[in-house]
Amino acid sequence: MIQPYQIENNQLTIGGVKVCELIGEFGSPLYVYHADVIRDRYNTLFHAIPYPHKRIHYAMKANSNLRILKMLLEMGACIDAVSLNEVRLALHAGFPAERILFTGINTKTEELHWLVSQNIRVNIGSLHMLQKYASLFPGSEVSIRINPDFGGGHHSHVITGGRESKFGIFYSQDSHYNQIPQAKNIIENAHLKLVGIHAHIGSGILEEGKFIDLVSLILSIAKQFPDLEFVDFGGGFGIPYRPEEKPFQFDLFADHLKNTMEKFTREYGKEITIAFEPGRFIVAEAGILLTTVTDIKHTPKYTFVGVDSGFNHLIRPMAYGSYHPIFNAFRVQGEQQEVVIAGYLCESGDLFTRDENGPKTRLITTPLEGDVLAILNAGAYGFSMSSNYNMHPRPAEVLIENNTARLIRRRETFEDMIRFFV
Ligand SMILES: Cc1ncc(COP(=O)(O)O)c(C=O)c1O
Ligand SMILES: N[C@@H](CCCC[NH3+])C(=O)O
Repeated sequence: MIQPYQIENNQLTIGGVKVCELIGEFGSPLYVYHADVIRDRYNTLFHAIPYPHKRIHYAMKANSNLRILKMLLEMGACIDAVSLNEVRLALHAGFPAERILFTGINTKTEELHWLVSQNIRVNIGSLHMLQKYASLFPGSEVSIRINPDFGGGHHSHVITGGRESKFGIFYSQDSHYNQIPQAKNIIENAHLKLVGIHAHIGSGILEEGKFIDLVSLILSIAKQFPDLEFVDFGGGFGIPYRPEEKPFQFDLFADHLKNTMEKFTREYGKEITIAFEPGRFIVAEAGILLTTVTDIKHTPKYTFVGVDSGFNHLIRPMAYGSYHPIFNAFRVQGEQQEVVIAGYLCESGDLFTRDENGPKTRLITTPLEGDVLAILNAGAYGFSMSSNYNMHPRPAEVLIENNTARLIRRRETFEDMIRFFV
């Protein structure tokens, strides 16, 4: 698989462009994405699915930069959208309505009307919402999201299946909890056509077995519905963040998928489309957050290296205690030091090297003021979860393609941040 960075003369280069040139031209902090890595991950996943009728719905919540959306459109991707504005942005990028699946949460009635008016397929995740949809649009096509009574993911906050989760129409082998018969009733009474069955069990999953179980379960449920055009197994494929983590083994999962789909097709009597909704897998490894060292402080316990960014730009360490590899981009190798890398926000939790309990030290080449640190695997749920906390602007975003860096979102300004005040 293509790597987003190389080391040349002990300095980090991204797609052939030196970090010092990037910072010199576009400023700091800066999000940098490598276009070939995004394409590579899309192709890896596409070719790993051993089935002819397949769609990859890119989960644009992971990174909704317009240029990235346009790249994926050109590659043939579809979209998983979660809000009306995601749908609008996908349409604006050029995705036709039929390539967008809307899996909303707590969707309002007027939002349902708008989606249907735009011919966007709606995927419904509660009996209440299904009943509302049935009353508003009897006779129409619909898809349902199922909670298969198990989930997975890198942190409890991102597990979207199982009994703790707010998502989906609940499936259970215990008939007391199983909501599928009620869903069936609503569908039949309103003459809805159930064209899709969907499940998304969580995010950052590195266990192939979870997907193997999911495919078997969803296909066993799918057999009960005669009008299906697709089954959608959601996203959630993890990437290795920590050095000891191994990449997701698609070949282990692919064999099972192939056999199960062949059996399903024979029993079902027709071929239907299968869909996946990866976000993280497509963009995480392609993105690097560059941030400049501005302060160095020694306390009785730690050496804190202060930088010009914080959880307003990358919230994952703060929100989940997530680990991101970090390099001193100006001197990748050299004398090393155990440091805690600290953001510039006025919260003690604002650390780039931490776990759920607090600070964690990291061994990196001794940072000096003016050095640039590269925070890796930041392409997914980085910029898209950013904010203006402490009135700091969001960074610029740059895409590297053909050894050339191109600005794909300009840095925010003070004027941008105050324009909503009335
Ligand atoms: C419905 C749905 N599909 C797809 C995704 C994408 O997940 P990931 O980025 O882990 O692939 C999410 C987010 O977890 C989601 O909620
Ligand atoms: N924001 C989460 C993933 C959430 C997935 C959306 N359902 C993360 O960074 O890991």
